[in-house]
Amino acid sequence: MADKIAKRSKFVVVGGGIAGVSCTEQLASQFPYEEIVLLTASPLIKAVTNFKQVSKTLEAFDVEEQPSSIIEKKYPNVKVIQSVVKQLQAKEHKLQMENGKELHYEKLCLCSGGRPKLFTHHSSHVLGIRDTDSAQEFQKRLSKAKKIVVIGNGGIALELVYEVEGCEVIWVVKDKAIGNTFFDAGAAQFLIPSMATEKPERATLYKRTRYTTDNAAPPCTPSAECGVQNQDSGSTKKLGSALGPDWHEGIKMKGAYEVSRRVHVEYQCEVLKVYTAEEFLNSQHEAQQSPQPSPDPSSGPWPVYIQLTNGKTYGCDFVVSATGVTPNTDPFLQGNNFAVADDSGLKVDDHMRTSEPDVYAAGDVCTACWEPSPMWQQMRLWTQARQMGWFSARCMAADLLDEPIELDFCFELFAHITKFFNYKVVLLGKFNAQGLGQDHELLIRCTKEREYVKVVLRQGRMVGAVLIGETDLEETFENLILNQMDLSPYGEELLNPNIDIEDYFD
Ligand SMILES: Cc1cc2nc3c(=O)[nH]c(=O)nc-3n(C[C@H](O)[C@H](O)[C@H](O)COP(=O)(O)OP(=O)(O)OC[C@H]3O[C@@H](n4cnc5c(N)ncnc54)[C@H](O)[C@@H]3O)c2cc1C
Ligand SMILES: NC(=O)C1=CN([C@@H]2O[C@H](COP(=O)(O)OP(=O)(O)OC[C@H]3O[C@@H](n4cnc5c(N)ncnc54)[C@H](OP(=O)(O)O)[C@@H]3O)[C@@H](O)[C@H]2O)C=CC1
Repeated sequence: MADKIAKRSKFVVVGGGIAGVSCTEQLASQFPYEEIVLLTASPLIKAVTNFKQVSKTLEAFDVEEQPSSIIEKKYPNVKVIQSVVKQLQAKEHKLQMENGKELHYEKLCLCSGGRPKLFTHHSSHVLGIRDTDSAQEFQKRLSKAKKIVVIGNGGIALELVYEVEGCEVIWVVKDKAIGNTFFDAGAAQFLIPSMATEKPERATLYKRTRYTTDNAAPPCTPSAECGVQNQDSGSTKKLGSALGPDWHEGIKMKGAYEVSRRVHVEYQCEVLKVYTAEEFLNSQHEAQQSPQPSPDPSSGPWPVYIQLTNGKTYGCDFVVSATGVTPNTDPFLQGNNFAVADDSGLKVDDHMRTSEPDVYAAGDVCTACWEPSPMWQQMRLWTQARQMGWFSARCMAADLLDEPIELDFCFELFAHITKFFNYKVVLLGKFNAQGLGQDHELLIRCTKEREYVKVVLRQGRMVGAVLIGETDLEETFENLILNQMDLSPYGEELLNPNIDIEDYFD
């Protein structure tokens, strides 16, 4: 019964992903004499390590899965409780946990992340990839697969079509070009040949310590429903943190075929219908009475068939829905009065405050609803999860101490470094001319298999850039975007490969 008695904490953070851990660490160092409670459903937490400020706004770091004891050792005032939050009662400043306990807070930060936004929730042959368990389920199914279909045109799809081997991949994209979330048709053209070439051998496996859920907690039993996240149902059961940078290096991405990569892209179409093998055979039978577009003629029967809006049908072993993220708000936030954005994220202002008093939010669960800088936009990425987590802690502290706080400089310019198809990719500002309409011009420089450089200019000033390959231009371009220098006198010379642009603008 004693356990039932509610405990009171000044600061409580929900979520052991990058946002929640960054928030907790910042609070812990700012308030060394207060207990900071980190509540998380996952047995391992995600920590940022080897943080490096590459330039004013570009940052690079590793993401390491750690047992909670590591953060508790580093910050003795941090207490990690592994339990799912069942219900928030914001009016009472109270959380109810699955372990039966209750916790009162003065200030709360919600960092409950997201889960795959699947295009359908009605097929066990359609999976999403989010956390260690879902990645392992993907690997298990892939090891027996000869053909898979990947739906979506963002980060996960780009990684999968490049990494998967020994399996035929049908890649279904809504757009005219691949990788629409990250770049334009020109960059896609530059990258496409990489899909047909062999991947370079990886020299080393891991530089970092790896922990599995098995060394942090008892193995999942079937009744605990560990495993693939094939539902978007708001279940509180499968709530791991999002995967880290080299997640695909940790698992073997190999199918059952003795072929290397074979990717076929279906452009400008979506999924019309998902059939089981039985449904498909029935539809074929009916089709004999009223002729329909012919199915994929390759060998079958397959466990699942996908009919596309372009009339084609493909049979495959399973389908990956790499179709974005839904913020984790259900069901534990129901019954409160949260303002929610169109993408289902909790709306936060420039102090990371939600619409409920004393409740802040950061990372994938939130939607930035302040007036953004003209060069920044939210994308659900770990850089932003770290920045938001850290900044929300500073805002909680400032509000508690009644001190003013300005929106941090990191929200001035969108900056992302990543790797696609084994190329370094840097995205700056309005890299895809987002929101600029016709009011922009592009300068492009491309050297096959080496680099692709695109600059977005508005009224002669740089507002965005895509840099693929080892261009070494990121710092100079970042400065040019931040200082909004008039570049019209330079015209196309700006990308002249014979001019050392760094010296030019020093
Ligand atoms: C496969 C994959 C590859 C990616 N690659 C990249 C990349 O290369 N670069 C990049 O920048 N970003 C990448 N991302 C995105 C990035 O991982 C996320 O944006 C980021 O990790 C989000 O962090 P978060 O802390 O907001 O959420 P999460 O990491 O999802 O953490 C949420 C936490 O909340 C907990 N939780 C949820 N609900 C509850 C509850 N009711 N009670 C208690 N705890 C709860 C969960 O257990 C979890 O610990 C990738 C994502 C995926 C899935
Ligand atoms: N290297 C990196 O930076 C990586 C980042 N990530 C991040 O992880 C998260 C999850 O990745 P991912 O799932 O790829 O999400 P993304 O948001 O990157 O991409 C989702 C893609 O799916 C498309 N889509 C959405 N709904 C449908 C549908 N019903 N049918 C067909 N296509 C659809 C979207 O198109 P539209 O935009 O037109 O809706 C978009 O192209 C994202 O936040 C992503 O940024 C993941 C891997 C690598």
